[in-house]
Amino acid sequence: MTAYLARERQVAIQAVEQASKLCQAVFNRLVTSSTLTKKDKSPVTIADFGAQAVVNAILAQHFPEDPIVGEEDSKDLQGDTGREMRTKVVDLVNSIGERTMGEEEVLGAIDRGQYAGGATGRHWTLDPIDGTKGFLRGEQYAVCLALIIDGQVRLGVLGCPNLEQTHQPGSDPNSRGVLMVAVDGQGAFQRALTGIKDETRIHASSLSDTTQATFCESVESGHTRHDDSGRIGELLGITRPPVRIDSQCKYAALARGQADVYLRLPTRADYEEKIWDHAAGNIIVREAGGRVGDVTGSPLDFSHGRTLARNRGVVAASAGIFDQVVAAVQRVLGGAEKEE
Ligand SMILES: Nc1ncnc2c1ncn2[C@@H]1O[C@H](COP(=O)(O)O)[C@@H](O)[C@H]1OP(=O)(O)O
Ligand SMILES: [Mg+2]
Ligand SMILES: [Mg+2]
Ligand SMILES: [Mg+2]
Repeated sequence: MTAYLARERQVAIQAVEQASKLCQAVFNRLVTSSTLTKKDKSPVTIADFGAQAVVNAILAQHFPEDPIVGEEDSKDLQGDTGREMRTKVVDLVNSIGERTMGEEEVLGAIDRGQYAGGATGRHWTLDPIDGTKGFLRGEQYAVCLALIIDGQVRLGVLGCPNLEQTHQPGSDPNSRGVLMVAVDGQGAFQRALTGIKDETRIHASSLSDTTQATFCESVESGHTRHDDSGRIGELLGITRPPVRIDSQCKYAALARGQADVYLRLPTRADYEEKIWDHAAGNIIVREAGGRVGDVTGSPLDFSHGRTLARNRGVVAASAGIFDQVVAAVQRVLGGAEKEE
């Protein structure tokens, strides 16, 4: 008997591996100290489009009926104004892929990601590069792919090209490149992104004392409220400094017990989190034994289209401290008063 979603798991891993390879190639070729000082974002934009084309083309080949909710679309690659970027993206995709794709095919693959999402049937969700700022700094970023069935995330894969490998006993701490994968009910695993791909099961920490906790949050103060997380940390008696990491690598850190809490506190009343920013990390943390919710502790609801329209912010933590963390978040954000 084949395991639930076995083929989907295998194809999703292949797609994320290929896209991660493309991103690393772009970083090595195009990101220089001069792109950084000039704040030139073009390398990450090219990699973003290229990675979405590669993943969507592989999904289309194996699961032609499945719609995709992808972050990017081909608008900026169209017409005369898009020509230069379009040529670079097509060349890039063809330098990595196993078969040659024409211009139309590359744009068509990117635009398979236009699906509106929703509560019924199955669809994939893709963030071709999550953590674009981390990518440009040479720090953490992730290629994130998940499968949602009837509104529930059932499969997630994270490709983390700059994440330290910790899966082999005695492995070189300088070796980077980790892939994490989880299928509903089957646990969460990590493996090397390239080379020997033996899988090792991962577990969130079993912490029950919040004073011993390490928390992680975004590097960007525009994406989360650093001042409020400091107050929440004080309430929980946390003394260790927060670990700031870009992208869904925060979920990866939690899933393998390197951090115990991930806080994403809304900076603006009108910001709706995108499903591709959380779906893969969500199932990986849950299958590793952790818990994920919004600032009220309610589970994230992936059935409302392209955004998490019914949720505000994200709180993820080891199961033993999740309720205490949510209570502290509520005290600091004022939710407790509103409920009285
Ligand atoms: N105001 C915001 N609040 C929360 N997340 C945001 C906000 N603006 C952008 N993002 C998203 O945060 C993600 C990066 O998160 P992190 O800071 O944890 O690395 C990106 O996917 C980015 O979306 P986008 O890709 O549209 O720029
Ligand atoms: Mg993102
Ligand atoms: Mg992105
Ligand atoms: Mg983006």
